[in-house]
Amino acid sequence: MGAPRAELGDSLEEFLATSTKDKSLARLLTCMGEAIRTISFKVKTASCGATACVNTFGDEQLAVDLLANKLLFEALRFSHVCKYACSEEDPELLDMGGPVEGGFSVAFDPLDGSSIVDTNFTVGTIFGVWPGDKLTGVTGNDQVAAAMGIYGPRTTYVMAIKGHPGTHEFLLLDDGKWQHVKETTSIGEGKLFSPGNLRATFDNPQYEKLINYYVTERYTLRYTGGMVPDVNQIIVKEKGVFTNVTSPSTKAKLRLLFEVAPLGLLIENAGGFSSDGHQSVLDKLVVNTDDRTQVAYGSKAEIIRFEETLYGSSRLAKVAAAKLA
Ligand SMILES: O=C(COP(=O)(O)O)[C@@H](O)[C@H](O)[C@H](O)[C@H](O)COP(=O)(O)O
Repeated sequence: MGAPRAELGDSLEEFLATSTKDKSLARLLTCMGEAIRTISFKVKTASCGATACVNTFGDEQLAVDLLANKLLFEALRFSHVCKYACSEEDPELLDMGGPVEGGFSVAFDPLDGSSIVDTNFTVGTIFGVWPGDKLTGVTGNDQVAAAMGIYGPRTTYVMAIKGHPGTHEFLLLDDGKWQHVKETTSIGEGKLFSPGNLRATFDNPQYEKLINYYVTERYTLRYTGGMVPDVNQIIVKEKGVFTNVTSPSTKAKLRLLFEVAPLGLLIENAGGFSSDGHQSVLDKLVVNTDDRTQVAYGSKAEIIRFEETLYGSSRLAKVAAAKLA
């Protein structure tokens, strides 16, 4: 009889018991799930003014992104398996008290899309988990897991574990438990596009050409301006492309450590591809916690198109041609 396999309908605990042998990693992912559940409630109940969405519970009155930041650090401390952590809000590494040997370091964006919380658009938490005590001098490929918490009409927890196939979606149920509801193992072709930093088309003619291709080929535009829902739709719909391209006048905004590399693992474990124009974002070395990059996520054909249109050739097309030769 083979090893037990994760099934749809399983609880998060059942899934983790069959998808990783590393009990410390399972504990960390469980603790982050607890924080995501609390953040979901706080996002839903925050009152939004002109400049911030604020939670008022007793004497707690924090903007919801700062509250999410605090809850995630608390969850990591509570896990007892996290050595260092840093976030978009606190980019310096903070000691969480866990061990180096057998422990992890975690980088996270507590509430991506905080500028669209007031409009009631979907926002999310992103995090990547690296073994040991390093969050610089590492690549996205070194991650042992990555995940997002997605706060929309439903709350979901979407995770990828290195070495375990697929990217897995868990739904937050009424009783507070997570239920495994979807597994994505391939991203196919489909005319769906999500064009970030579209203003770069003003002085990046190659990006303009790519966008014109999507329009003339009658792609469907699906874009919220929140990276979490815009990238998650590729995993859920199992098709599409997300782009965030730079130009001489619009520099890269998205951070490699906190956003781009974790989403890269989620997309690539789901059978998709990622690119900074030349290479997978998982191959990019994190030199500083604040490193930024342009990025595309999508199916293989979309990433080949992205690289060829922007730079004239694609390493993925070369590999495919070499295999045929
Ligand atoms: O970084 C993001 C949000 O930052 P913040 O609102 O400060 O939490 C991402 O969600 C991107 O802003 C988003 O995906 C998009 O790429 C931005 O591009 P654009 O809509 O052209 O400004």
